[in-house]
Amino acid sequence: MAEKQPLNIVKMKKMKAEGVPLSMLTAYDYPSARLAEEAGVDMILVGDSLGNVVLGYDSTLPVTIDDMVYHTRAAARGAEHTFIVADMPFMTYHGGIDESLRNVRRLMQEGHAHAVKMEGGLEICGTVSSIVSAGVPVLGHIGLTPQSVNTIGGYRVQGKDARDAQRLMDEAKALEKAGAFGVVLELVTEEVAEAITKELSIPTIGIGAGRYCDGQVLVFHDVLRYASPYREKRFVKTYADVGGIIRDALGQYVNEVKQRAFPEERHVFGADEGVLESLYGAAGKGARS
Ligand SMILES: Nc1nc(=O)c2c([nH]1)NC[C@@H]1CN(c3ccc(C(=O)N[C@@H](CCC(=O)O)C(=O)O)cc3)CN21
Ligand SMILES: CC(C)C(=O)C(=O)O
Ligand SMILES: [Mg+2]
Repeated sequence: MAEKQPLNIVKMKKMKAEGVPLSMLTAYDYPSARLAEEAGVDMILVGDSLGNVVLGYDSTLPVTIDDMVYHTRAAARGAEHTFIVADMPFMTYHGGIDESLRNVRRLMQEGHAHAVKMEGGLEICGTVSSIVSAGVPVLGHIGLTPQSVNTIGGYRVQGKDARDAQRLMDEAKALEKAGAFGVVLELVTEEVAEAITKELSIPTIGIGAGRYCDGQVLVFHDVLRYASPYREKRFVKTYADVGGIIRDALGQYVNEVKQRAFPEERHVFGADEGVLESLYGAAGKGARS
């Protein structure tokens, strides 16, 4: 029997044309990717947000290409039938085409990704075309681009005024022209995200970009309230308090160990009869009774 094939970029474009929404979720390792696949997500993003939610940094800037390769490969093992996009981390696609392609190759060949994502507008379009020419699908990412937090001056909503709206529209069109198969719109006003979505023939995938994008993406740990520092943000919806469930369960374990309530008889392994006698000999008989 034929195994279920991952989604591909041709089908995604068709889904946009037919008005079928695309669901994307981040995942960073075997269990999260496996659960995302079992839940039926269309695409998994191994985001550099792993810097925040998995590695405990306060931004995505410290994340390295080695971190991304390691986590992408783990996620790929958990979701063999799902289209996997890996984020290109900070400063790994700005040192020329050769260096960019070297890093893309690692995410594809060592990480087993199906595509890569890159933050930026007009300035990365040359790099995007080179990567697409090498046979690698590229997902664009504009709006709030967290790798540029220090030049943006904070995590701020983009596309409020006419000038900014035009800039975002120009960037989106340029990325489509450069060969991107889709564009993530992060923290973009709903009106501007809708206009971009209508203008492009490739899908837009929104995060904090309103109701009219072709797809939506959220961070795994935010959706599950799983020790995430972003869980209270306006654009996030929390579907379960998994963090609370884990904390309670771990607390019960600690208590039961302290109370000697765990392990119980059903958790232990017994030896053959007479083992104690042979261990302690006649002199030791009853030593442990
Ligand atoms: N856990 C997590 N979830 C994410 O969605 C996420 C990450 N990490 N790390 C990388 C980027 C950074 N992101 C961010 C970071 C901060 C805001 C934020 O402070 N938003 C404000 C709006 C600010 C404004 O009004 O201009 C908010 O209250 O939602 C939003 C997205 C989204 N990404
Ligand atoms: C927030 C999404 C789009 C992302 O880039 C990430 O998770 O790193
Ligand atoms: Mg990212």
